[in-house]
Amino acid sequence: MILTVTLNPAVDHTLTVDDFPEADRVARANAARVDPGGKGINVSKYLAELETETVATGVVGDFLGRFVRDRLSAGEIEGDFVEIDGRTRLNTTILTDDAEFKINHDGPRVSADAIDELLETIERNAPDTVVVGGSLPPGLGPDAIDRIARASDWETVVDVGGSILEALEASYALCKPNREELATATGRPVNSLEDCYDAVETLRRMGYDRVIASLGADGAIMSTPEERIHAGALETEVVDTVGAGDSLLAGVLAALDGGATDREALRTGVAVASRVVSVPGTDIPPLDELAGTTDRVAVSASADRSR
Ligand SMILES: Nc1ncnc2c1ncn2[C@@H]1O[C@H](COP(=O)(O)OP(=O)(O)OP(=O)(O)O)[C@@H](O)[C@H]1O
Ligand SMILES: O=P(O)(O)OC[C@@]1(O)O[C@H](CO)[C@@H](O)[C@@H]1O
Repeated sequence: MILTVTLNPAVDHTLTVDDFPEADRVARANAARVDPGGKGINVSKYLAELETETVATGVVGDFLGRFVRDRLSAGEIEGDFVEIDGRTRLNTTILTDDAEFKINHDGPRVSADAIDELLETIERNAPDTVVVGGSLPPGLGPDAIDRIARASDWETVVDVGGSILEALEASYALCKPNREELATATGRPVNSLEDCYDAVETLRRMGYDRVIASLGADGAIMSTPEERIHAGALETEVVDTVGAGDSLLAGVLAALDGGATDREALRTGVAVASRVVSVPGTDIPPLDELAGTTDRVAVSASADRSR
């Protein structure tokens, strides 16, 4: 079973506007939606849709925390959360015809005691794999993630910011940086595909056994001890890219859980992400009949292992 941990969950509020707001004028949104979010929670949402057993956990509080719990259980996604005194945050995405603006709140203060309770929750669920996703709320440092990774022999996967990736010290089975996180974690600009491969290998040397880097419209690369593969993104109508990286990760993990090869898993991840970018917010598009979409994902191997 794949358990996800979201230390800083969110309610994702997505507004669509005709014209971007101007100073001192009221802007009117013509569509709005709210989704339970935060990176780990999104991974569980997509895993559940892919019929992979998952439990979402993390720390939630107050009425927005209740919204997250209620919406997950209404969607038949198993949740087992730790309640805190603070209020789960509200993150806002504004979509115009041709641009996407995202404002993420810091989130509530979380104490190290909540991590003790969280560890009990994780252990009680006996996962094979633990995915820790998203930012750290005020009060927690990267050591909170290291504690989770060291607590048992489950495999730990991280989808966290670049500075956290650089700071983590425990053993990690996999990490999923995006382009910006690759640059922050390695301290080098990441422009070309070769730069991305270099940065990914640096992360592997830092102790991440496998790395999947999501590169937006340039697709994704996967580096393992055995091979390095690039998968091109599929051309699709993009509504917004919120949750795209989470869905890529969920697709890869679901496929690996079902016994796929790394190459097939990366293709599945890209196929799932191409469906998710075509719906607003972190809505869950239908993820059935994926084989036809997966077949269209082109993959190529990089022979150069020297980087
Ligand atoms: N413009 C696009 N066209 C087609 N596919 C895209 C596009 N943008 C993203 N994708 C798909 O989504 C995957 C993940 O995208 P991206 O690298 O933007 O994730 P991310 O920055 O981690 O996202 P988030 O943090 O919002 O979850 C890509 O590997 C690609 O397959
Ligand atoms: O502020 P963080 O924790 O880095 O990211 C949070 C977030 O942007 O990530 C998800 C998309 O990946 C959204 O559901 C959520 O609002």
